Amino acid sequence: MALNLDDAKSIYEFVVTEGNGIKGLVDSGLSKVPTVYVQPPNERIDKENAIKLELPPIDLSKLDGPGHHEVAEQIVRAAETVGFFQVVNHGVPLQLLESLKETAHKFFSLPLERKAVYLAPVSPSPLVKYGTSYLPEKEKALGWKDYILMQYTGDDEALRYWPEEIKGVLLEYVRSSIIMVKRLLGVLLENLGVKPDDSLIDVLTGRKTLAMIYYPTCPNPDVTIGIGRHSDIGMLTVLLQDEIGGLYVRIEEDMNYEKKAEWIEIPPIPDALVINVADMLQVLSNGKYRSAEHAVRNTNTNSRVSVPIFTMPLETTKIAPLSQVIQKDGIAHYKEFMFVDYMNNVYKNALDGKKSLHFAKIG
Ligand SMILES: O=C(O)CCC(=O)C(=O)O
Ligand SMILES: [Fe+2]
Repeated sequence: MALNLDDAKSIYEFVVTEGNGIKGLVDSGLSKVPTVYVQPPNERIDKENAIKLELPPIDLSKLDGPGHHEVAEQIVRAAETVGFFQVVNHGVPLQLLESLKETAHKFFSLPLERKAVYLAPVSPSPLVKYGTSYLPEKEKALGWKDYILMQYTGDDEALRYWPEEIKGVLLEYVRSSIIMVKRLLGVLLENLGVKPDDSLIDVLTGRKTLAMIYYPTCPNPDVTIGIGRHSDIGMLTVLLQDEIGGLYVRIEEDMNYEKKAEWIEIPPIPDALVINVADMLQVLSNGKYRSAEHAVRNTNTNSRVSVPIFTMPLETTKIAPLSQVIQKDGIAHYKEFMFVDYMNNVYKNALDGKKSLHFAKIG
């Protein structure tokens, strides 16, 4: 069927079903945003209503020296307030970060056949999924992004199943990032009065999902969104963003952040990685650490790429506020549940800010 830009069904077929993605649509010579991509006004991010986060990045090399306490405090403070921070001297090779961004651009520029083999209905492996938008069949408007998602279940499986063009750099990225994630979690758990033992941290970060995301330039970015308002579901997310910008975090009243706007933009910092707190860390800490609501829009004339690693508990892990924290707080704000149940509950619905956490809340 030929693509008809005035027909929503034709666009859906071309973009979602055939797997051409938003990349294919933009490349077809789009001059204005089709209606299926126009977000309702309350889902758009008004750039005028956003401020830049001025916090300097946290230098993780100091964790090993006399500056340990100061750095640990910066990490804790960020997790308790905005739920987002940036790190430098993180141990992930800088050359690798450049290769990852380059590789992401190259992957999305591949011919359709190389990408469409990973569409959910036909993917040769449950570990790899290529697609567009977040949940096209459930969303009011489609998101202006394409992605490829990969589960990391071990080096051998990654080498066997992940796409040839990207697996080398991604494997190196997950190996080096996970060391950093474990250190950060150690600091955050210790601050809650929990002895950060390796086996606990291994279970809490046992599931690792990697993605490469592509947000092409948009003829009218004011009405579209790359990824809508959401919080991440796991423990900590590591995010490599490029120099384009467009990652926004919602400011909430109780964030201890001066509310001068609705959104904070997390500015690109060369060589830095963005870290954010996700839902399970909020639950374990009984609400002390915040999984922040965030969203992406690309207003740049160039395409944006990002490469996140979502660390999460193993599926069957029982999650509940840590006893050390409940003892201090005198009350649990979240019930106990199995992580896989939380995950399944989130993945069946379109994104809606922090509503995901309602599943776990008591009262
Ligand atoms: O692309 C980004 O900067 C963020 C992506 C994101 O928030 C997500 O995929 O959960
Ligand atoms: Fe996210």
